[in-house]
Amino acid sequence: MSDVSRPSPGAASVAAVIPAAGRGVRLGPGAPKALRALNGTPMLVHAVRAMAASRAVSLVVVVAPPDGAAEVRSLLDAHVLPERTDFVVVPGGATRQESVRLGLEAVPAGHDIVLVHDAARPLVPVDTVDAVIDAVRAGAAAVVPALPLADTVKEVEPAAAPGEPEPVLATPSRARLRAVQTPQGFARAVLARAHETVTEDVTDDASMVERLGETVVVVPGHEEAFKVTRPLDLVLAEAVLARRRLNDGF
Ligand SMILES: Nc1ccn([C@@H]2O[C@H](COP(=O)(O)OP(=O)(O)OP(=O)(O)O)[C@@H](O)[C@H]2O)c(=O)n1
Ligand SMILES: C[C@](O)(CO)[C@H](O)COP(=O)(O)O
Repeated sequence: MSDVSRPSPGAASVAAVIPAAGRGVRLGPGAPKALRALNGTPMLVHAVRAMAASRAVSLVVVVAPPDGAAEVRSLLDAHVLPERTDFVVVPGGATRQESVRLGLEAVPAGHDIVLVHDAARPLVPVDTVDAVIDAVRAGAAAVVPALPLADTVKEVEPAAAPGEPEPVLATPSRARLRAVQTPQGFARAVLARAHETVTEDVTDDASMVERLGETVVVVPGHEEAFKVTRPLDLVLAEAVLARRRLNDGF
């Protein structure tokens, strides 16, 4: 379905919404995931810098844990961030979807392209961010970065009780599957309509747009845009940062 009222995104100003209100249960006990350190710097600050590294991004809206907006504001004020970018902090909600909606509501008029980027993907390279923006500017309503899968995937009947074996139902062709990352980029009007319309709980914003009947397109993702979910991901993230420091010569 096309939206005739959608503004031409060619030169549109870009805002990035960063949902950062999750607890990080799968990472284990500790501070909210986005506030945990990677090489001494909070994961959220890495993610904010990753969005602000794109010269197209003029506003970053950080969606903080519901009771943590003041702490997150202080955290941003205590770190060096690009002066050409504005930073806004709002409290988040109980689900990622609700947090994104609250962040989107804080984006002022005039930003006709919106990126949604997990704080939990702190190391996405700027070239990936710019590739997503370029595809929206070229006219796509919704753009996701994604990678082919390394593993074969099985559809199963979920175990009736923990530890029970799970019968395999099917093996979808891997050639047609992609593992989706963020930032996901949207014509703002389309994303806003998706969040007003879709009430089912889904795991990413692009699937809400799919439910509107809009086309979502994929651009190449990047290995370093992986999501910090479990403890081993912290080890990988710190190794990536160490390699970057070596490559940068300091
Ligand atoms: N109520 C929530 C839940 C999640 N998120 C954000 O959504 C992103 C992706 O979610 P995920 O990696 O699942 O983070 P958590 O919900 O924190 O992880 P877990 O499920 O292990 O608790 C994260 O940046 C997280 O902070 C959010 O803003 N608000
Ligand atoms: C948005 C996302 O990162 C795309 O892969 C993912 O769906 C988030 O999932 P989570 O369970 O909230 O970590």
